Amino acid sequence: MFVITSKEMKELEKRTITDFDISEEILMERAGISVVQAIWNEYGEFSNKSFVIICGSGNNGGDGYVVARDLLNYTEAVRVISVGHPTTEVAKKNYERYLKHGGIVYTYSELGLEGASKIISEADIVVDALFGTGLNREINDEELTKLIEVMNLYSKCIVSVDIPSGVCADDGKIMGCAVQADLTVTFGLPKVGHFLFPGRELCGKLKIAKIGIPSLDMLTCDINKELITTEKLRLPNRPRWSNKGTYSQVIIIGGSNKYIGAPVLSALSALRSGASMVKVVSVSKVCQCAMSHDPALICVNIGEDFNVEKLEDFIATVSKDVVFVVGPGWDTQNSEEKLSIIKKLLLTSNTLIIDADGLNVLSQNIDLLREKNSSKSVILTPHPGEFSRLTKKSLEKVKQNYELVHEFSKEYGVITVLKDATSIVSDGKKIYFNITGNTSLSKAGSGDILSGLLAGLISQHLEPVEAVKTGVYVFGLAGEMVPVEGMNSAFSILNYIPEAFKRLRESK
Ligand SMILES: NC(=O)C1=CN([C@@H]2O[C@H](COP(=O)(O)OP(=O)(O)OC[C@H]3O[C@@H](n4cnc5c(N)ncnc54)[C@H](O)[C@@H]3O)[C@@H](O)[C@H]2O)[C@@H](O)CC1
Ligand SMILES: Nc1ncnc2c1ncn2[C@@H]1O[C@H](COP(=O)(O)OP(=O)(O)O)[C@@H](O)[C@H]1O
Ligand SMILES: [K+]
Repeated sequence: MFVITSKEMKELEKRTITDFDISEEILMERAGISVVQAIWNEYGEFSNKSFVIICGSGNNGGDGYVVARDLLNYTEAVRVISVGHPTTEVAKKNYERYLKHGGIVYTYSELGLEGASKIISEADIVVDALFGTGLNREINDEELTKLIEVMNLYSKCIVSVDIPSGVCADDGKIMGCAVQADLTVTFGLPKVGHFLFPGRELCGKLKIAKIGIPSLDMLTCDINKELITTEKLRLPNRPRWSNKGTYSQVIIIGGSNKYIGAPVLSALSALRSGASMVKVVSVSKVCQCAMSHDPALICVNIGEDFNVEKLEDFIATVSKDVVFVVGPGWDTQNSEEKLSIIKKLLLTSNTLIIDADGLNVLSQNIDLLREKNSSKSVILTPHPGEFSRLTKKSLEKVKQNYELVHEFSKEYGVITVLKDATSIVSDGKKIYFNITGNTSLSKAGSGDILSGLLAGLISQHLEPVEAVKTGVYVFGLAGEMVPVEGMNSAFSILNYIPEAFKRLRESK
């Protein structure tokens, strides 16, 4: 499903109006009606319910007046609190239509905070039509801030029109203060702010209503942002006649005397995801740990520490279709040697996933990425801390920064997965958002499982970007399958990976 910014929404609206002769009025009418329908579907019939609609002065408020007018068809218990007189023609028209239908409007300035609080606390459903995608500056007006606080404090249930007021549609951030909705009904396509935190949480349940905007193909509009959903995901093809040589090997290079388990988690995850042969290249202790967990793993024991010559000899022996993962549990000691190993790996034509300390080592000389073979696929899987080191920008600047993920991937010719509660993937052309998963994944070691999972998929010949999309989605599903959220070790996620694949296959 495509995901858009407020600017892109404006463009789609403009083209719908000019090229398809669907007026702004029709769009607003359908938007308002779709909110009423969504409320009905979610909360049941209206005859025993009371409503208050909080309308701002823009078109979000305009939608609110349509909602109010339509609700009058079902119940008399409808009130509007207007926060500023409508400023756009189409909002004014709907304000007047609502009045003509006998609608009641209180103005916030006359009611004051106390009056507004009373009306809000008495209503069964509060419809938030204060600000939508047109919010373009921080809400710093004291009266408005107080109103939003009162809505959050006293409402029994809040339905936000388009987006919770105060949430920025382009990055999900709170612009001063914001409404916490139970249900959000957005129009046409979801906005980025619906999927990035805190916006994602403030939406409550999200519904996407069709309001008559033609398809992107018809509008000849190119949108480069997508939500990862099951329909378009690819799964590996495992022909009945295949044998272990049909698939590529996965080789995990990582681990240290300090972090023994991480590369083992990666390796086990690759097997659970369908890899047919997984090797662990590491120090003695890691090899012992790997063997004790699964004797089917193949270990290449490099002794007490990593050394570029030894690795170089090993790399020279592997076939071109091997998938490398470098970094889990590697530690950053002896980093010059490790940087040289990364350089050697970048010069091969093999697909390479760089994770964890591999990324921390790489951040000492990110320009190494420019030396890679141009046709080679390199996947980086940083969490925000690692991405901050890679980009030399503050954590605050990189977190959920989908534009930066896009630019970075384009600049270095890599696929980047910025892992977080909403993960962001880019291959430098498109941007994908993944929203599966929960805090069962917020565990030391869970990133190692993801890198192994991605390698497992690539070893079964999925295109790297397809493998990454499927991988992050399935990994999230596996986290959601933990019986009690958060009461688990990352190790236990491994057990849910096959089941998560099964669920994805069945849902397609
Ligand atoms: N774009 C479209 O295709 C459609 C848009 N519709 C509605 O139109 C909305 C967008 O309408 P608008 O662009 O009029 O914008 P909004 O109604 O979201 O808000 C803009 C108004 O709020 C003011 N404002 C912005 N930030 C403020 C702040 N921090 N403090 C105080 N005032 C502030 C602006 O000056 C303006 O008057 C959408 O969210 C949606 O609800 C729908 O009618 C359906 C179609
Ligand atoms: N609240 C959450 N919701 C969804 N996914 C999460 C959440 N917390 C963590 N994750 C996922 O778990 C993984 C954690 O990876 P990472 O931080 O690298 O762990 P580690 O370094 O300990 O192995 C990432 O894929 C991230 O997207
Ligand atoms: K709103």
